[in-house]
Amino acid sequence: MSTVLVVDDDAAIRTVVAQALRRSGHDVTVADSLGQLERALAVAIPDVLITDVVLPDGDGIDHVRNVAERHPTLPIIVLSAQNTLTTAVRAAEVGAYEYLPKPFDLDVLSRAVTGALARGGVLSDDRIGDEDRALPLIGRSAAMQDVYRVIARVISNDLTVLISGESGTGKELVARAIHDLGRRSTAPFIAINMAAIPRELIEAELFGHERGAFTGAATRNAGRFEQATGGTLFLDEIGDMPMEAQTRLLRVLQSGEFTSVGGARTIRVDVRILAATNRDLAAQVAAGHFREDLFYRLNVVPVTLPPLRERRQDVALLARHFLDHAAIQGLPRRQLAGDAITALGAYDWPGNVRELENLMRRLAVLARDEIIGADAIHAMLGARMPTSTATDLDLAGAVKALIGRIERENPAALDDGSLYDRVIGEVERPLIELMLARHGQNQLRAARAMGINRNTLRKRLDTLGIDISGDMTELDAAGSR
Ligand SMILES: Nc1ncnc2c1ncn2[C@@H]1O[C@H](COP(=O)(O)OP(=O)(O)OP(=O)(O)O)[C@@H](O)[C@H]1O
Repeated sequence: MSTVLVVDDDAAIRTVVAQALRRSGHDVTVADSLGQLERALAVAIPDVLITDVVLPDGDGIDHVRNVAERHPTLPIIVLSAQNTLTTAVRAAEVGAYEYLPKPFDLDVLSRAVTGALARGGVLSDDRIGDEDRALPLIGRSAAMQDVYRVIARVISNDLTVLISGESGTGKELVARAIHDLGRRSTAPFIAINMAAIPRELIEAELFGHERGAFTGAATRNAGRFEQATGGTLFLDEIGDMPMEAQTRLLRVLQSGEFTSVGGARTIRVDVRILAATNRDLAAQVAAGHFREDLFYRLNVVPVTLPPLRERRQDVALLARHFLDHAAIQGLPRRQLAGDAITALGAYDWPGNVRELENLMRRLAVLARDEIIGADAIHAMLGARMPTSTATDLDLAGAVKALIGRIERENPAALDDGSLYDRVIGEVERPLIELMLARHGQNQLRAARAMGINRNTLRKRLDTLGIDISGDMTELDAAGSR
């Protein structure tokens, strides 16, 4: 039987985690502080250590470094309510095997323990983190937590990462974070956007050209590959790469060397490749527009940035961040009123984070008052705002329209016993999402504001599958979905 030591100062979490792991057949010991952790380690070294970050007698992550140094083969799983990129990265840097943001899913924890036991070792990394590093990426949604975990896993190696997501979701920012946090950070980060360069010039741009290689090539030019030597090459909009360039890129990735256009010299490359696409690259492979072998070469570690409308709980955080940023740059300092946050949360953000960033800058410059209200947001987004928030909503009309749509698209669904829950869900979902956004994802305050019991809210979140991981006040593991 494998042994697991669980360190958390929250008795509820200790109990829930211990019960779940015992059910999975592990022998579990618990500790509520670093002092108790040390006493437990003095008695026996467990097969897996699970520890919280903030403990009454010190910082769990600093202590993890210390424990990892003394017991290099002990897999350590870090739990944290401080779910930012810095925490994920720090955990990886000090040698944690896995990092799980709170609230976490017990099944995920259980799988992490199984994985840790199977691997039986730590992901070692000798970089020491700068704890005061400014956060390059903002967001506490479950989707962003997944992104942070991938980043934390790839900064200590040179694996190729394929970043997918709609335009403006932060793909380039993720690529830069991987470069800046990794061991190539002092070497160049070179980005090249396939969609922004005429197709016939892409190969010369990437691999450079010799003097006279083609009309207009008056001098020898080092390509982006060469410029990125020792650093990172970010291939943006890779789906727009012409076939011939794809073939050449594949050869470079396979052999680690290339020749410039019109050149006879062979150039060896030491470059980390990160690629991004806002298209479905797998579909492009299926359609014959992208080489399958190149796709697999690039898609070693996939990471997907979901559109902002699918992580609405990050909108308020991002909006405040951009206003703060504008103020630091000398623009007037602005704040968002509660109804402004509600309005921002209701919008679909087709341009994703970039659109939100631009709107906040415009508001910082143009808004009349220091406090920005919903009226200013509506005035800026105007016709693009959903009519439901721009004008008084005819709820009855919307319900009738919904039933009409169901009747047209799937008439059987009108009589299969699911209609009541479905219609109520359609009304309830935006209501709950907006109120959570308005109250900073605090369930207790949102429930109170709506006049419902907090447990009722919890149940509805569960039933509707609404993501609540951004809630900083709900840290009990049992409450995770
Ligand atoms: N999570 C985030 N936190 C803070 N800023 C963000 C975040 N995501 C995106 N941004 C900002 O939004 C803008 C757009 O991001 P970025 O250029 O990385 O998107 P992209 O997905 O690469 O877009 P495109 O596909 O159009 O090139 C940038 O100014 C970036 O700084």
